[in-house]
Amino acid sequence: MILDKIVTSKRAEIATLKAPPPTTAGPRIDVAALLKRGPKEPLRILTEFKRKSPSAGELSRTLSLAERVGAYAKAGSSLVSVLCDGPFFGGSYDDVVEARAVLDRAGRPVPILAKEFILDPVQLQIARAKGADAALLIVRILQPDEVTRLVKASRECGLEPLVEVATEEELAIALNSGARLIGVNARDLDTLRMDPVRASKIVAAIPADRVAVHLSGLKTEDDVRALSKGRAEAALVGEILMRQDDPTDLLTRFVAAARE
Ligand SMILES: O=P(O)(O)OC[C@@H](O)[C@@H](O)c1c[nH]c2ccccc12
Repeated sequence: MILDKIVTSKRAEIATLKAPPPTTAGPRIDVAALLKRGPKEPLRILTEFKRKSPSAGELSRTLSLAERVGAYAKAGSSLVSVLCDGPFFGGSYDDVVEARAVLDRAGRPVPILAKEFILDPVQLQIARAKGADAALLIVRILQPDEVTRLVKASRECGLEPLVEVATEEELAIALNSGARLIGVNARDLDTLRMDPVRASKIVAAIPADRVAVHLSGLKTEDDVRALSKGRAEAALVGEILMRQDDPTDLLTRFVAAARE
């Protein structure tokens, strides 16, 4: 299974990581407040930077990271997810540094989500030191008590945790961990299969005091329109934007569809 492979490679990588000097600064951007969808407010569109993925293969590299992330911000992205995993997604923690520099010039707060297979607090400390505002925690690869510990460790280093679930059981673990941002992955990370119906049921079950984020598989403006009518407060779009040599046009249309 691909997820087992990624986790095994990640454990070896973690053994080589060194903790950076701790940052005393609190969170730069209140990500949960920024994404919370008030009545009549539009669904937020979140974007992703990745050079390749196990499900999609190689993606467009026509634009540099700086150019692409700049285009995302300009076209209305509410957050940028940056893949930090090297072997499977072609990313690195230094991509967060580059994205941060671009987004600091966006003229409005655009947070960065560090997209990594997080198993150890040292990864959170590095992500924060490089300039991330939020970090992904994937319930599927953690024990329930580890989820709670890593949620706490994220906050302690100034990162807002986004806890990813794919089943009702995982949702219960995420809710219990105290996470404010809950992401529902429509793609099963073991089989890479998409199941949007299952995902929408889980999103609908997220209590109103949490921010519900739909993850994965969005391809069309109709997908965005359908989601914006439901419980989701934000939707993360990766692959389809990364297939465009210039994502501006498609993202502009997604942001408009979310406002309808
Ligand atoms: O590229 P997509 O199908 O639009 O999905 C984006 C994002 O949700 C997906 O990349 C993702 C969701 N959870 C993850 C965990 C690790 C790596 C990647 C992911």
